[in-house]
Amino acid sequence: MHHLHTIQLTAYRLPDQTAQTLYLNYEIFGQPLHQAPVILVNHALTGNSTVTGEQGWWNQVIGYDQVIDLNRYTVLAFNIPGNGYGNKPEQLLLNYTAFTTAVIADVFWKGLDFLRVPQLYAIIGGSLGGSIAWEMALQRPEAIHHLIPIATNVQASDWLIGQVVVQEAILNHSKHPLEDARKHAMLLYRTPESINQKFTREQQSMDQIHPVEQWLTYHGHALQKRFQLAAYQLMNHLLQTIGKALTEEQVKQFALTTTTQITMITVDSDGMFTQKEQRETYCKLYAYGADIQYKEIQSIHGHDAFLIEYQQLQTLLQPLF
Ligand SMILES: CC(=O)SCCNC(=O)CCNC(=O)[C@H](O)C(C)(C)COP(=O)(O)OP(=O)(O)OC[C@H]1O[C@@H](n2cnc3c(N)ncnc32)[C@H](O)[C@@H]1OP(=O)(O)O
Ligand SMILES: N[C@@H](CCO)C(=O)O
Repeated sequence: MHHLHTIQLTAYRLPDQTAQTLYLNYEIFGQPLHQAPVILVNHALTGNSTVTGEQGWWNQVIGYDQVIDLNRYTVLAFNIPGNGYGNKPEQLLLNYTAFTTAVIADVFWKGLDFLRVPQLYAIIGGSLGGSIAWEMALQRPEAIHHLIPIATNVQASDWLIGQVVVQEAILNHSKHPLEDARKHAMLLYRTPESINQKFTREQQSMDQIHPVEQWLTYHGHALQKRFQLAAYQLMNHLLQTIGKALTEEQVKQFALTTTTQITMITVDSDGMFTQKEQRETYCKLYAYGADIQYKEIQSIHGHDAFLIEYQQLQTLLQPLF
């Protein structure tokens, strides 16, 4: 693990604005803070602040001489408080339903204020991280040069909220909550086409466990080994809070006033944040006058394509960095 720093701060939970102490863990990569433009990278549902290096989950995008070049930028990545990253039990949020993506966005801004970073060259994030990026832009429409939300949206759809409800039921009732929840969720992150082409008929036999079951079990075990139940419950819950209080008027005002250049990156086969809903967000913001572009990763793999289709991602990001 790269060096993990911690900021202690106060968050104001919605809707009653109750104050609560939170620990914001973060890592910094590349150029020292205040000596280069800062890029904030928001991790996805089960990600963390280790974006590059030996354990880095985005090594093909962030690194020395990569598209986000650490020779030129300071890359900062926060852990969503309560994601369990940092191994301090007191940092888990047991009252997780009191939190929303808007509260986490506010906490991230508080962290940036603490670090004296009033302006960001870019915020980039996939899935849940991308939705927190949207919330951050809505909260400070003039503080970000490039906003790059990937495979995400400004508001949770009913479809997504339904998935969250099923995940929660599994977490509350299964004997193997994390493992079973991950098995269910993996199907949402992929597509029938992606799963069906993964395994050959030759791999299957009557007396063996089906390869897709082995694969789901593999991913279930992997999550169970690296995640704590309370942490995953929070992450899952946050998905249904995306854009919870967002009104049409706020979207309009944001589009009219923001100085941010927005580049939405979508996946054509995304079944979690569908391309149709992302396209609607783009059309609305464009119509209201935002400086916004719509880009697309073409993939059979669905939502998780932002963790698979690196070449396409590099090509789409290159002009911005
Ligand atoms: C953006 C962020 O914040 S990161 C978010 C957190 N990180 C993640 O979600 C990553 C978890 N990993 C994954 O979901 C995937 O591995 C991805 C998206 C990185 C890559 O997807 P794919 O290329 O389709 O790989 P796939 O899902 O098949 O996983 C490969 C693994 O499955 C294993 N596997 C494949 N088939 C089987 C099978 N039949 N039985 C058992 N294991 C199998 C492989 O051995 C491989 O293991 P390894 O990763 O330990 O080398
Ligand atoms: N593979 C992603 C899916 C949610 O974006 C994760 O585990 O975070």
